[in-house]
Amino acid sequence: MNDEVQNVGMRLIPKTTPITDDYEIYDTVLGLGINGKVVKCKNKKTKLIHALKVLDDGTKARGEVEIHRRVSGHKHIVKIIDVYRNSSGHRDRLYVVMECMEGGELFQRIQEQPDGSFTEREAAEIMRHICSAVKYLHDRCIAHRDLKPENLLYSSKDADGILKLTDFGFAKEVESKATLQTPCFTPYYVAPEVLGPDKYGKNCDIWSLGVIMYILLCGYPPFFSNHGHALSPGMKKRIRTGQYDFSGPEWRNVSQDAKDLISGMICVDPDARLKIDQVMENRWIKLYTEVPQTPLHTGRILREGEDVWPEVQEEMTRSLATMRVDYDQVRIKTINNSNNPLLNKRRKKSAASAVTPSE
Ligand SMILES: Nc1ncnc2c1ncn2[C@@H]1O[C@H](COP(=O)(O)OP(=O)(O)OP(=O)(O)O)[C@@H](O)[C@H]1O
Repeated sequence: MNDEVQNVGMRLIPKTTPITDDYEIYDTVLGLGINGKVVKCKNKKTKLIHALKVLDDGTKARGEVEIHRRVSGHKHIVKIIDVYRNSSGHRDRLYVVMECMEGGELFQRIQEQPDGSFTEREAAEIMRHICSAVKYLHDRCIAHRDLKPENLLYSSKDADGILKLTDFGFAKEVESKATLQTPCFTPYYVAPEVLGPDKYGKNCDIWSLGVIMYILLCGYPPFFSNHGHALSPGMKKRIRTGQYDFSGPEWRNVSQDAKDLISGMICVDPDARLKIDQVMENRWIKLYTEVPQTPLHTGRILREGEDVWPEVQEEMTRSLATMRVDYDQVRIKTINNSNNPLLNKRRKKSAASAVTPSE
């Protein structure tokens, strides 16, 4: 257990003493996100440098931090070191102290490698690390739902820097076998959009893994143009209909195993998409040390497309947002249409009370 965070059972109890008693907070911005900035801070006792994410306290922020803390023991997930709740102005804020990921983003590192030095085998090793983090989450019925390049960071710039997953802002507890199969566990007394089993949250992560693997192998994304037309009108359709290919010259020497695995992950039908256990068992991932050491064009193509990379990132962010909404709607519809006797009884009851004039 992380003894620097006070916890009772699964619940997170943030420290309420001023964070500035223990940490010196710097202005150095490590990154910007929709929820604010991440800055550097230093533990006054240990003198170690950490990253600090500040969130407005509330149900959403608590959910994010609680899920992140629960899984932060995994080697490929960014570690939470301390959590404080302090007031700032009129607001209560959560101050999340994390290990500092000094090595920067995944694709930034690949882009900086000399031409020809990044191989298919290295790509397979990277995918194995990311997949192992995702398996850890899925095994605990957690879907990340925001798996994208800027949330994959290296612990240091050194060769032994470890790649880790962060940002649990959209992470969600999803279906467990118990909630799906045993009617008495299904919480019919709350709105389905609040607690209904989310069948597709995990599939969303697999789609992301496929997109990340595609970029790792060629340096551009499967559905977006890297020639300044990242927002082209046909793109959404291409994503929906799964129109992408491996036709460029950079794909010529990439193994068929790699292409088959991508196809299983970016598959349009979420029900037919591979599950994380199947991905982990796939030989390109499982036997990654035997993957051919074919030099890839990724670094060069990423450098050439540097100008449009922010658009590519925005587009992936938008695609994930659309997918989360689409999948949530499917889930609500499925529950509304379901023919469960318990649920029907409740429906009849609420319909009756809706037409009964108030006394
Ligand atoms: N532990 C860390 N160490 C170093 N930099 C970090 C760390 N955590 C986050 N960052 C940087 O800050 C950025 C924003 O962080 P994060 O993604 O957690 O915030 P967010 O507001 O939820 O962002 P998003 O807009 O991606 O949802 C990251 O993309 C990264 O560049």
